[in-house]
Amino acid sequence: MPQRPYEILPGNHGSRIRVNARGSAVLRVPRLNRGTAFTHEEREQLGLEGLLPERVTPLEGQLHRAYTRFVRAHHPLEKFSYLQGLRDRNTVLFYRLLSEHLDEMMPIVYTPTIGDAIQEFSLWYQQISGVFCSIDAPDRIEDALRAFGRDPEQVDMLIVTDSEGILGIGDQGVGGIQICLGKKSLYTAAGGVDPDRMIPVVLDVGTDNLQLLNDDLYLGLRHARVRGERYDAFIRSFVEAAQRVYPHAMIHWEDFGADNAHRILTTYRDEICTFNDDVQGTAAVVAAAFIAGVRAKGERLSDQRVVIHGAGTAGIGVADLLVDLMVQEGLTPDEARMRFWATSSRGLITDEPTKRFRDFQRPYARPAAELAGWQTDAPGLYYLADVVRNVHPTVLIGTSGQPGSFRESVIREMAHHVDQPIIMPLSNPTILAEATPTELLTWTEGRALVATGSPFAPVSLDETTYTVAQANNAFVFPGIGLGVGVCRATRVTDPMIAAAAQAVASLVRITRPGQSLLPSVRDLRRVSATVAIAVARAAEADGVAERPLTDPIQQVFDTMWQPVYPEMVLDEG
Ligand SMILES: NC(=O)C1=CN([C@@H]2O[C@H](COP(=O)(O)OP(=O)(O)OC[C@H]3O[C@@H](n4cnc5c(N)ncnc54)[C@H](O)[C@@H]3O)[C@@H](O)[C@H]2O)C=CC1
Ligand SMILES: CC(=O)C(=O)O
Ligand SMILES: [Mg+2]
Repeated sequence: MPQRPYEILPGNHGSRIRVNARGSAVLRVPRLNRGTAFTHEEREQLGLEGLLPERVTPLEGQLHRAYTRFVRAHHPLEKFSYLQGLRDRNTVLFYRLLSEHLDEMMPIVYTPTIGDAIQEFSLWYQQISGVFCSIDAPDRIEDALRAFGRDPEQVDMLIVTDSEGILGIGDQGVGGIQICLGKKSLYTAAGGVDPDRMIPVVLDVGTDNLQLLNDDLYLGLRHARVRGERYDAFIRSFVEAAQRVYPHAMIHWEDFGADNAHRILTTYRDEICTFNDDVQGTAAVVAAAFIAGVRAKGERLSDQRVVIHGAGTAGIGVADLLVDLMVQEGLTPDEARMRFWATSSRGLITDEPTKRFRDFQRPYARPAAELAGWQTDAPGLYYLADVVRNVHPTVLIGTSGQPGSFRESVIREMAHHVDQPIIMPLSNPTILAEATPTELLTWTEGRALVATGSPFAPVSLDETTYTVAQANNAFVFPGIGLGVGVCRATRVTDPMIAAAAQAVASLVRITRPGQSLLPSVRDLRRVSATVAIAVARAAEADGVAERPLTDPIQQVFDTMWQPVYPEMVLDEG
């Protein structure tokens, strides 16, 4: 194997690096490159003289220049493209910039702009640092993972999508790899996971997106999505290859279609270290907002009546965790599930024999007998308005990808029966939100406790300013990944996910109207560290931690990679 251009040396925060490359090769390796920040002495040692402008700019000056360049780009996709280029040129500068301006830049590297970047993937394609696996060549998976060229001991995570359910914009084919890069950026900027320890992967199984199939520029496999046994065998081949090449890596599944997401999680969760962000990550952040909101109202979790509008990957994941929390308060699982009403595109999930629902939705089927006395617009059909009218929910969660579906009449009806309704339109990107915070607060005279999936500006109404919580799994997955890496967990268990939720909720105190149900994005590094400690402790308590937790706070802090130029150790060559 050829010598790698660098090696990360043992030590905390990734603060020492052995440099094996020389000359212009150094400038082409983002982890080594520090551009104009190389001092004259370093330039001499590394053979860079004459390859850079004369004036040395330390990191602070580079940050100023990079931020100015970012601000001057007008269109969000232009900003995205600038940041992507920076990430591929200079790892430290990119992550330092992103960490220092996370609230301003997260909407660019993540939802909503990433949705546009994914849709434009083939047109804007330059180069992607990730792994592309094709269902038409399953025997090449292992080679592709090895070709990425990482030390097997030093990879903590594979971030994997098959792109069937990207955010709420559906099947995006090979372009879905961008969501893995977006998640990776947040793992590092928010969670301090060393960027070298993660690999983005797209599993290209074809696409059912006819626009992509008919686009000459499309870069993925040009056939319909493969399903069934061949798909499952491909996933099995991927998991086995991943285990062989990177035996300690957690597999993070992102944006699979609902059936595959739930089936893959159920198949592998007791076999390998695996985490589905849309099911488990979303559940944890929503549970945190739910706990904070119910606590602010002075009520019990188990007294809530919860409507989940959009019983798919995310919606059912949320329901499952909220059920567990209610069980912890003393309900039986059956009693807890009876506090939930879930809708799909076919309306309320019921046990009526004439209606067909998916396996993972069945636990939430409402008994047909309950519906006999319901008032509905059309007999036998139960949509969101009917559910709200008959159930009087205290909590309404939107994971439907249906913009505007929290209509004014529905929200007014809900608020008519509940003093402080908790309402979470979680669909991403922004244009798919079930309602905007301004609408929800206006229709409820400021009484609603609101959290959204994508970022929204604060809302001013009748002398009060309402800070809108961003209930996005970005509040938990970076900390979960960090915690799993710190204690080298061999599984991600339900108590670890519940611990993540409780950790986020513990950082929220609502003492006056308008306060957010979740911490601020600006606080994400602290949130992630808190989540990581809780997750590692839960892993140890559950017996799945391989590394002892002697001092979890210190261990988490030491593991967090810091975006500063490391000490360089030069080899003799
Ligand atoms: N805020 C966050 O952290 C997260 C937000 N999401 C968002 O949630 C949305 C859904 O994502 P997934 O669960 O992955 O998709 P999914 O496709 O698995 O689930 C969507 C569900 O909505 C249902 N649905 C569609 N039309 C409906 C209608 N008119 N009425 C009621 N239900 C309807 C579908 O039947 C399906 O069950 C997306 O917009 C996604 O961005 C997903 C994960 C995390
Ligand atoms: C946030 C996220 O994971 C989603 O919208 O799919
Ligand atoms: Mg997702």
